[in-house]
Amino acid sequence: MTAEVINGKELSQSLRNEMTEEVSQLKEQGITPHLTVILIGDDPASKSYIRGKEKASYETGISSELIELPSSTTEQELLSQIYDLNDDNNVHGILVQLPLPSHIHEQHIIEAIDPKKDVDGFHPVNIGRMMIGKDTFLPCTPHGIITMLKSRQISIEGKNAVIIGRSNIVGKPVGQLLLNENATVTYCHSKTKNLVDHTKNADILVAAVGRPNAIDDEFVKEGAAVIDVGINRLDDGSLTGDVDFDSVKEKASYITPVPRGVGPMTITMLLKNTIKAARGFHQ
Ligand SMILES: Nc1nc(=O)c2c([nH]1)NC[C@@H]1CN(c3ccc(C(=O)N[C@@H](CCC(=O)O)C(=O)O)cc3)C=[N+]21
Repeated sequence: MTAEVINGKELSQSLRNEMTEEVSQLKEQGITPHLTVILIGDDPASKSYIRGKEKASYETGISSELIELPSSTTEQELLSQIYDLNDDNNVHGILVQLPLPSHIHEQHIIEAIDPKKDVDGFHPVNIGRMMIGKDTFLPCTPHGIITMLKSRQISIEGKNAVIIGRSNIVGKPVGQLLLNENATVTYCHSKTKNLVDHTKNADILVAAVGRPNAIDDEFVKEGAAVIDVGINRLDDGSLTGDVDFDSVKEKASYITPVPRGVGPMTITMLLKNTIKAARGFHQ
């Protein structure tokens, strides 16, 4: 079998076209969705991601603003910046680029953002709402993954979904969203014994391992849908995923590439959340 490639860049383009229409309707009502991004320090990978997000916002008609702070910024200074943005009625979405310097507690920052403006969907209130299946800001990468599966009518109900990785921003929430769609979910991680015994059962396999090409066809069930969440920058500057694409492509029924897979979908879901915030759904 040769897998069908789900191109996240193309899917993003068509979703962004629809969102551009939605944004122009909001503007007619006098609302311009506005996203504020805070970047601490000058990590090149973060800057590249932020450029992608700014370009996508611009193309969709969303206004975005970047606040760049030095890596010496204290937690208190960052918190006051967030409180100001929480109080600013023109700001609909706030995103603090992660990871943060080690002297700032990530969780303090995430919890300081008004849940109504938490377009990353990382605030415990929004994570709780997601867990009980209430309408809320869904975390962008997991939401992008579900959207990719649905774009090909890949059925989730009753399927075995296996997640490799248990981070708060990808592994845990993508498992929760798959559970909300009635999948049978297994979480694997660094302490999992006999990883392959689990992954071989997966109808839907989500790889968020953090190691280039770690998952080859030996881990994959014939006909599975394989989602690659890895973003690994190699020494030659190229970008590669956690899945050995050429090997897995011959066995899976669907596969997402890197680049042009989950990454662009993450940005698209961020735009979607910003529009949702501007609509003020979160009364
Ligand atoms: N608060 C916060 N929210 C995030 O959502 C967040 C974050 N912090 N910190 C960093 C990670 C990483 N991330 C990416 C999003 C898009 C691409 C993306 O579009 N990648 C392109 C390639 C871009 C390139 O070539 O550099 C692709 O895969 O095709 C990559 C990485 C969001 N993150």
